[in-house]
Amino acid sequence: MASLAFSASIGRSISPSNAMVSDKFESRREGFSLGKGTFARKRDPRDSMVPKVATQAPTVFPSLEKELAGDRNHVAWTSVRQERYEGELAVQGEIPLWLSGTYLRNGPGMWHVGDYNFRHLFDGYATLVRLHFENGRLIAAHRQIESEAYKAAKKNNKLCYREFSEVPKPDNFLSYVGELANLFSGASLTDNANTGVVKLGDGRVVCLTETQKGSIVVDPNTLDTLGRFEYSDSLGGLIHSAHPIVTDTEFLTLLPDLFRPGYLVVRMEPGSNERKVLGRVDCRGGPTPGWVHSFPVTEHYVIVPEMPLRYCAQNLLRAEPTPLYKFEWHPESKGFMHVMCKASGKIVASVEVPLFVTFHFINAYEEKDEDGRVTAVIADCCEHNADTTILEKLRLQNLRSFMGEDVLPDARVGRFIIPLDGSRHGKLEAALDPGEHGKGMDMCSINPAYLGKKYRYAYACGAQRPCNFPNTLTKIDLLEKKAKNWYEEGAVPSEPFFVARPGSTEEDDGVVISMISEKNGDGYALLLDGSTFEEIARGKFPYGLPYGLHGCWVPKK
Ligand SMILES: CC1=C[C@H](O/C=C(C)\C=C\C2=C(C)CCCC2(C)C)OC1=O
Ligand SMILES: CC(/C=C/C=O)=C\C=C\O
Ligand SMILES: [Fe+2]
Repeated sequence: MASLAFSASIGRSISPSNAMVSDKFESRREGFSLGKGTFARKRDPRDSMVPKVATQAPTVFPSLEKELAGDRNHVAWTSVRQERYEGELAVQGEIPLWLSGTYLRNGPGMWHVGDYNFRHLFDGYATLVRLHFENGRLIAAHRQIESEAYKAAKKNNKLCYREFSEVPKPDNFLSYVGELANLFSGASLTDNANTGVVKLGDGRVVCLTETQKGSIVVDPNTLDTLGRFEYSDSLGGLIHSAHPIVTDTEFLTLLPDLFRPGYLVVRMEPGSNERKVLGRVDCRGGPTPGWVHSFPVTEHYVIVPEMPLRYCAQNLLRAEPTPLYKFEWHPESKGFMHVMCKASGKIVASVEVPLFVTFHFINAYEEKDEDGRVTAVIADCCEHNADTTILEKLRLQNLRSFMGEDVLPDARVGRFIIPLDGSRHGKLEAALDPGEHGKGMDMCSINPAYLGKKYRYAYACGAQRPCNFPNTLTKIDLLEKKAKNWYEEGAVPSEPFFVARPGSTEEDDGVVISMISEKNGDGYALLLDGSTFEEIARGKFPYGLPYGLHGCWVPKK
């Protein structure tokens, strides 16, 4: 096979100065080199939507033949076709004039290096996408995040850091020994910030992943990588929750302690890089802490989940992935929910709950009696029926080989009821009939004004079966226990993100943004009305983008 090197036959990238947006469109026909031979773009109606953005050719990635092989490979699971793009999208429908600001979405978008194909969805190098809304117009852009891991892969044409499931191959035994030392110091762990993006209270925009070193500051306008976000405290540790709770006044996160199983709950003020400890939770099960991809808060409490899917030191050391990657399922260790008072750092409840598997908490709130005393904490999550196979279903091979079988494991809105009266047990039940959203459920958002408060609506990806991945957008009414679903045949929608209308008083008064990867390789940004859940506008990208994970909203100043 011809060498399909990462850096081979690429064009020059667009420099920020010439990546200016033009409101003029022109038809573009050019040759994209895909490594082996040249791919001359045939005339395509989509060309009319490719704006004149640059005088230089964009860096076009050579894609692996394997990745592109066959028509079956959905664009959602195909590496992004070029390093960067910027241009105005033609809009169908009407973008509300009040929608003024930038939606950023991060996610793994580049799944090969040299002729090596990554295995898992979460391994890909970060692709940051930008949708800028202004005066009813929509300017889109995407760009790779210049992490050390990504730059090293490009430079050396091989994997150089440990990703979610990938481990660089040591050249010899000595380098294997060195590798182990690097693993313990964190030097070999990736900084590929491919999971989410948050706007801190001070305006800095940070891309994140599970490793602390993978906290990278970006410019939300140019998508430039500005540098690593260095935590200036001496708390140490290598990992943190991929989903901190970020508001205008604080940044809260969990630091799992793998040596003395537990979690530090930490808080950072806007304008600071220093995290301060609010308190510590000791695990009640073992041998290690449970995976904390995310966690919820209420007005007065931080909720620390202790999931029986636990970090696994042996699996961290293994070169080949296990079915559960860096984790191990320990049903005998049980599941727990801990409630920490934000003001005092004291644990006010620690209850055993039924076994559970979740990536994403949706929200939590305090339940009060008629005297205003808090009697319980309610915490909702996208719960996979205590079934860990979802991790395996997110292998690229499984995602890419969909032939119409119904293989997506069932999931539900898992509602934890955590009593604060000293009881030893909490409950976990479905908040509504999971059939309402096709028994698929993940990638959620809420109106951020309801963070930690009693709320009614959650937006998420649901399922229209048969499917191998969540393929609908769903608006869940937790009061009426009903869902409204959006579906388009063959489409893979990304996390629906709610943006409230300024001045709104109703919880669902706003829009929901998602990006759709279509069956035919195309893609578009979609706006749904937050209340009716009907389409109000879409803006077509010049080409379909890979699936992305989480986003944030940067309002216009
Ligand atoms: C989900 C999700 C996966 C992705 O994770 C990325 C990495 C690099 C994770 C690495 C690790 C663990 C998942 C467990 C413990 C060790 C370590 C190797 C850091 O990011 C996501 O959000
Ligand atoms: C994409 C995903 C789960 C999908 C399950 O149905 C999880 C992403 C984690 O960040
Ligand atoms: Fe996530």
